[in-house]
Amino acid sequence: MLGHHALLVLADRDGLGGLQEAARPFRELFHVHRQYSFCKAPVLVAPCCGTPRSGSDGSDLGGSRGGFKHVIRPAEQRRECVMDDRLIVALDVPNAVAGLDLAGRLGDAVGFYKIGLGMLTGGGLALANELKQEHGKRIFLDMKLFDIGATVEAAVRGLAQFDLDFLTVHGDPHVVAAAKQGAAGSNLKILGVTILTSLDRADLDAGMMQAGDLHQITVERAARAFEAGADGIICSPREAADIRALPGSRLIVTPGVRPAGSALGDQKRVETPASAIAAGVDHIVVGRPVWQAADPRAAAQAILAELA
Ligand SMILES: O=C(O)c1cc(=O)[nH]c(=O)n1[C@@H]1O[C@H](COP(=O)(O)O)[C@@H](O)[C@H]1O
Repeated sequence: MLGHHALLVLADRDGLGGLQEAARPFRELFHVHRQYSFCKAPVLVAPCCGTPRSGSDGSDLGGSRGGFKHVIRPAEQRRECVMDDRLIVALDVPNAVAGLDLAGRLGDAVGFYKIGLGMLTGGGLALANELKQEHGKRIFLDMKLFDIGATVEAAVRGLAQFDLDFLTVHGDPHVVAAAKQGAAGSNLKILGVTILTSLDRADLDAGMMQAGDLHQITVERAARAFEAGADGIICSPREAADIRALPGSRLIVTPGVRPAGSALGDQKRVETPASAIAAGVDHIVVGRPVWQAADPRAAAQAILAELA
């Protein structure tokens, strides 16, 4: 598959001088992995030794020269972790090694992870594959794609070859429609971003966005994204109830979620986890309140307890 080749190329970058640094997190990721036991089956993982390898189930994982292999296992060979996947933890840490370490500390408390732009050059796709294939986690790849339709379609077609659950694009109808074309034939769900939760009306003015009530604009963007075929939308929990009431409403995923007393950071339109779920949200995305906590697992468990 193309997805396999892309990762092999990245892992083989050692010979390319300036790309040496980009390859390092990948090598470390699989070094770290060998020392972890998560909540999942003890399957052979990807360190590369140049000879064909077999999984613990006897499956051929293939071999690769000086790199690792992107493995997609049949669903029946994976151990899916059964958890409350309404909570999606944003792994906004610098690289795949730190992401794997954090996921290890969260263990079976968290079943759904978001990997975003901050990890694009730090092994994000390798981590996505690792968490999905080897640890049974669900994966939300947050790329917020925006471009002409043909380019978005091509990008999504490539990403759809990875075993991902959600992918973000901007919620503009031409972007959503192109992304859906690119995802055709896969299980990848396309989520359209409405208005970022870190923005308020003054930010929209600064960006020369349409005048009017931000709440209404967000709901209207959600409606247009759904009409263009989006499987879901990203909004603030504050708009969720009105978006849930739209005809044809589908998945609603909300960042901008803060447990009571948590620092807002750069988020402006926030609600608590319980308020978000009460507003009809399917999944909440929480980053800093979990990964910056002294005890991330306890922080995640406290959020989940609030949802119960
Ligand atoms: O698409 C997103 O995930 C997203 C959209 C949005 O409107 N606001 C928003 O914060 N996000 C992402 O959600 C995460 C929120 O992180 P925290 O603010 O640390 O909880 C970050 O990874 C953001 O990139």
